[in-house]
Amino acid sequence: MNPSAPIGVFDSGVGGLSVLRAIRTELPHEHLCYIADSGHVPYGTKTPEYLQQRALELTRFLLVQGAKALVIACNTATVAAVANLRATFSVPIIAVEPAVKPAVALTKTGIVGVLATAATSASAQFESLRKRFGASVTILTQACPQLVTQVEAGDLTSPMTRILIEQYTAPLLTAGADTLVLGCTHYPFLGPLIDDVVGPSVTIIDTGVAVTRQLSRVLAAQNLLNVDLIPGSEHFWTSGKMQTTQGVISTLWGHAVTVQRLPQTVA
Ligand SMILES: N[C@@H](CCC(=O)O)C(=O)O
Repeated sequence: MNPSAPIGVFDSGVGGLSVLRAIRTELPHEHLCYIADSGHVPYGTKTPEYLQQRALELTRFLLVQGAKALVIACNTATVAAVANLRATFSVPIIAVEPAVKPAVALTKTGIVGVLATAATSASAQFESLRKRFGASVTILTQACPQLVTQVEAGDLTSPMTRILIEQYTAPLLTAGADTLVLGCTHYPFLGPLIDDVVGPSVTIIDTGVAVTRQLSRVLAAQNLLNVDLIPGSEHFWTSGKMQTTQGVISTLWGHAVTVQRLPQTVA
């Protein structure tokens, strides 16, 4: 595999851009291909079979683009599909999972709140994280489906978004959680607002940087880091509404970008 080939990244929508921006910061020379599967969002309410099928189709498309590695920038797709993808494809596959371990190490009240989709919280993988790292603390989960909708609409700061965050975090804070894990890649875009709502005594943990370090390690171990010194490029595709998604991706990415439609066979 050619080290100057791109890295393929996908999510149910624009949320995985929170991972993509961490990759861009850590690996400035890598070329990146990103799919926002916004035509199929939310993943959080879909069956594992549906998500496995989607993940196969999106991965095949990214491999056709020449991807040398794949990042599943979605916790929900990870729990449903990572094992199947690893069994099917030979490229390195890096995936996100809620950062339960660092949260357990940080909590002082012994109560950790995990914001994640219902599918992620109900998964066997999450149960296994809970068993491995959470034996000495209480781990509470909270699904926040409407926050995914707000981020997909590019609404990161409105009073409505704030009210939703207040409603979703209130039960966790009342129970004494002092550490909140952002277990869905859409939520880091709401990090500043979540921070403002929960206040300075609550620590918020994101996984974007940890995933990027893992990606970096895996690429280095396989001699796949791009050694070209020119800045890496980004290419974006979506299965969602073109104009809306292009606008939201540009806002979240920080400057205007071109987004292409996924071919009909994949969309
Ligand atoms: N990006 C989300 C998926 C949100 C959704 O589509 O429900 C995750 O990391 O789980």
